Amino acid sequence: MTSFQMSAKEDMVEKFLDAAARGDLTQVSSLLSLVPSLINQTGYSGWTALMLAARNGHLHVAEKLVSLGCDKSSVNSSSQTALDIAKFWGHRHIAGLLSQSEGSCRRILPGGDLSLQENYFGRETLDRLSGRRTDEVWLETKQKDLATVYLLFSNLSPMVSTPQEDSEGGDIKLCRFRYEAVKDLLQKPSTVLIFLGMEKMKSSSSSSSQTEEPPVWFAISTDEDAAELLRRCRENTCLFPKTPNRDLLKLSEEEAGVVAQARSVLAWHSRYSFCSTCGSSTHLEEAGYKRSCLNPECRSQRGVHNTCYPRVDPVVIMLVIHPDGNQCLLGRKKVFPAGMFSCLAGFVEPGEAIEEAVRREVEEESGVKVGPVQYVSCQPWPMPSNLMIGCLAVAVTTDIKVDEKEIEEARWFPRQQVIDSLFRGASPAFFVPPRQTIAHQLIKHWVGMNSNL
Ligand SMILES: NC(=O)c1ccc[n+]([C@@H]2O[C@H](COP(=O)([O-])OP(=O)(O)OC[C@H]3O[C@@H](n4cnc5c(N)ncnc54)[C@H](O)[C@@H]3O)[C@@H](O)[C@H]2O)c1
Ligand SMILES: [Mg+2]
Ligand SMILES: [Mg+2]
Ligand SMILES: [Mg+2]
Ligand SMILES: [Zn+2]
Repeated sequence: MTSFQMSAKEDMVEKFLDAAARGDLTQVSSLLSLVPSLINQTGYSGWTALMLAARNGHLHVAEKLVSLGCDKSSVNSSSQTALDIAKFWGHRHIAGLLSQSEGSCRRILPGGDLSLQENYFGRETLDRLSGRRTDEVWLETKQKDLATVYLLFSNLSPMVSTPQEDSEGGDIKLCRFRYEAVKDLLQKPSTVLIFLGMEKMKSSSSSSSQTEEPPVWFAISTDEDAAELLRRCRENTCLFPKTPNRDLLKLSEEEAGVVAQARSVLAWHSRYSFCSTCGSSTHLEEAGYKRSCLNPECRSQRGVHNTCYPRVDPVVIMLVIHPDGNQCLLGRKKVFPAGMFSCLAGFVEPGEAIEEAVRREVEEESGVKVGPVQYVSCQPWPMPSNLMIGCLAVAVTTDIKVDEKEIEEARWFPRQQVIDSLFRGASPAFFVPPRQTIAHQLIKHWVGMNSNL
């Protein structure tokens, strides 16, 4: 593109974003019919036309953009989606429009105006097809299919390609392999192979192309040397991330969902090699979703035993609201980076309800007593296999006495300080975990819930 063409394009984007911000539906529509690709363009601080319409309460512009298929999930440089912005500025009609993806079904549920929130690691890109896990003939055919995608894991980290040094952005991508490139690994007895599922059909694809089944995905975990494995990749920007709980947050939402599934199942295989009932060796079944004991006398062979299936550990994570409604309780562990505060969290114990786990963990960790508890959303957290159950809770006492074994400090933070910290206002007093964590999303949910409404 010449510099003249570039500046003409920039002018066009600016004109389009300005029209959306002013609520000029006629101009927004005519510019889009001329240049459809304007729809997801961003301007200052990553704001899209939809965000600007949401900021200023222009419902008709927002409706037009949504009807033309704009990206509702993109975030600006403060990690806000258009829905966050609409909620923050109190434009309920636009918030309603943007959270309506499930249409009329939502209204059947009481409290259906609560928008369903999708968290990082929670996107289901693949259809798990659990019914196929016992169909060995089908699985074997799919393993050899030329379109099948294999992900390679070493030490519970997936092989990823990192961005070239000269490219912008810090995203990493999964390395995808074909059958020919991994068939030697499939022969090795130590290899663990997990069937992940089939790519979901795109609703927009034409009916003629739907005769062919979409590709299926498998994950392979191998004990082959990591450096050897990396040689299988043509690009030299590939690696196995060393600090998963930081590095895996750089994947796209789609790939993060697949990794959450694969990593949790692989972590279970790596930790449960022997039967927990009798100590005998076990073998893998059901395309990686079951481990059965090899001892025919073992009690786990009779009936259904939960020890044979992958684990999920429920954890409650809660934003505790002060009885005055205008402060929230956040704490920090010693291992957190300096200045970071987050929601309190803790494992649910056997025989315990979610609400009781919230009350117990908050009291143990901060000394604060909690009354009402409300579920907000959840997040699979594959480190190794937690299910984070996100709640809001209202405190009935306010004195803080931390459990020093776990928590270094806990404090009540006023709403304005939390807003400054979330949206990177001038010199924030503290910072919260990144947007990929449910802790961040719960804090944002509370701020958005009652700001200007
Ligand atoms: N995604 C997020 O936003 C987010 C935020 C905070 C915490 N987390 C995750 O939540 C998890 C739990 O939080 P916590 O550490 O505050 O819990 P916690 O307060 O219950 O304390 C952890 C302790 O609980 C015990 N424990 C009980 N059941 C356990 C189990 N099944 N697995 C491991 N330990 C168990 C161990 O002694 C452990 O040291 C952490 O693993 C952390 O990774 C995620
Ligand atoms: Mg805890
Ligand atoms: Mg605890
Ligand atoms: Mg605990
Ligand atoms: Zn056994």
